[in-house]
Amino acid sequence: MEINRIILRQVKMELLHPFTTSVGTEVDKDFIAVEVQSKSGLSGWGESVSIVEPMYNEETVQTNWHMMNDHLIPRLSKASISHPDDVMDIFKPVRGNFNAKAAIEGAIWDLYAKENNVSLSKALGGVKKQIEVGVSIGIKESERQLLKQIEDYLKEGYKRIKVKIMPGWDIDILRAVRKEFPAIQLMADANCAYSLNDIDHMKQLDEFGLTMIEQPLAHDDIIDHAKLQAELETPICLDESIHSAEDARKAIELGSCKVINLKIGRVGGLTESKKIHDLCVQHHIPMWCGGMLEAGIGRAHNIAITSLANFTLPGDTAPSSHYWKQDIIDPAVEMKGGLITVPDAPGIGYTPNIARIEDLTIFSKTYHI
Ligand SMILES: O=C(O)CCC(=O)c1ccccc1C(=O)O
Ligand SMILES: [Mg+2]
Repeated sequence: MEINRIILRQVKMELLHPFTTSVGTEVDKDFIAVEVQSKSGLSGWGESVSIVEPMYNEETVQTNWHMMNDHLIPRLSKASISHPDDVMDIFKPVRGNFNAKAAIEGAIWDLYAKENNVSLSKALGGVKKQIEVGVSIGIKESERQLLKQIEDYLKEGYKRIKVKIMPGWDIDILRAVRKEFPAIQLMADANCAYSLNDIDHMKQLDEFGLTMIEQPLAHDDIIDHAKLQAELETPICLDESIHSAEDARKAIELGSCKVINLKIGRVGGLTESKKIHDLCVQHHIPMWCGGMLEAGIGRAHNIAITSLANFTLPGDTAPSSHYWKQDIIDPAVEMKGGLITVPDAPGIGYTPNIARIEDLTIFSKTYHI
């Protein structure tokens, strides 16, 4: 692969609806769209997923810029890449900053797939032609508002409902949801809001037949999750705690989780995502693709990785219209009957809308490497 140009564009988009979790409220997305070009004249695209405040992990769009500009692109310009798997080795000396790494690595995977005239899904070893879609619902102002939202989403066809919980918005809310919707595929995401001191409180979760409780404890823990899982019937799913295949191996070995939420940005890219997928196959751990309120480029990457066989649970991969008045790709991601069709066009399978992206770009920089 002969990459000769990289364009970073900082893009700001307003979410259709603010999204509240136990760590804060997202009103808009501020991210870096990465375009890598090669001498073939083709472009590959990636998207950084850091949220505005460093409350999910340590990254923000500012740290993304700094890492890409001062540490990652300089390394790329000195390296030769024959396959996208080479990128994580080139970035390895740089600690952490997985969102920044994944955005560049994802663009290179997209370019690689396009240069080989295959879909990104196929390049990754994907097997599914359609993926099941779940939806993540933020913390609402009232129980009534949440129940109405769930009713509307079920009518739209979503296969799974995920509700955000935190102390004070948890047991009573889940009890009300389960009373109203006794048979739906229901899960909860705590975003690290609890500790082992809450173990008796959390045991009540077993009353609701949840498919999983996502990340109940600290973002950097697997030990206490193993202790909690030993006390809960409800499967624990890890999100924030899993940054690599090594983290996944340790968590599985300790019994810290029975499900893994895979986020390409959290683990540094698609190559590591595939490693985690293959490890989970080996240990019979089901997976699903989490979301970070991505715009269309990031969403396209999520759809591609979700086409791999072990993504057996619906992910947070709602269509473009769930998040944006107008997305930055053509066509927008659409859902029919709770399913999204995996594109078979080369690369991510959606065309970045350059005019729309430029309209939303607040700063850009081009690198000739
Ligand atoms: O993209 C989506 O629809 C879900 C997004 C989501 O739940 C989320 C958004 C911001 C930070 C953390 C999380 C999470 O899954 O934990
Ligand atoms: Mg989560």
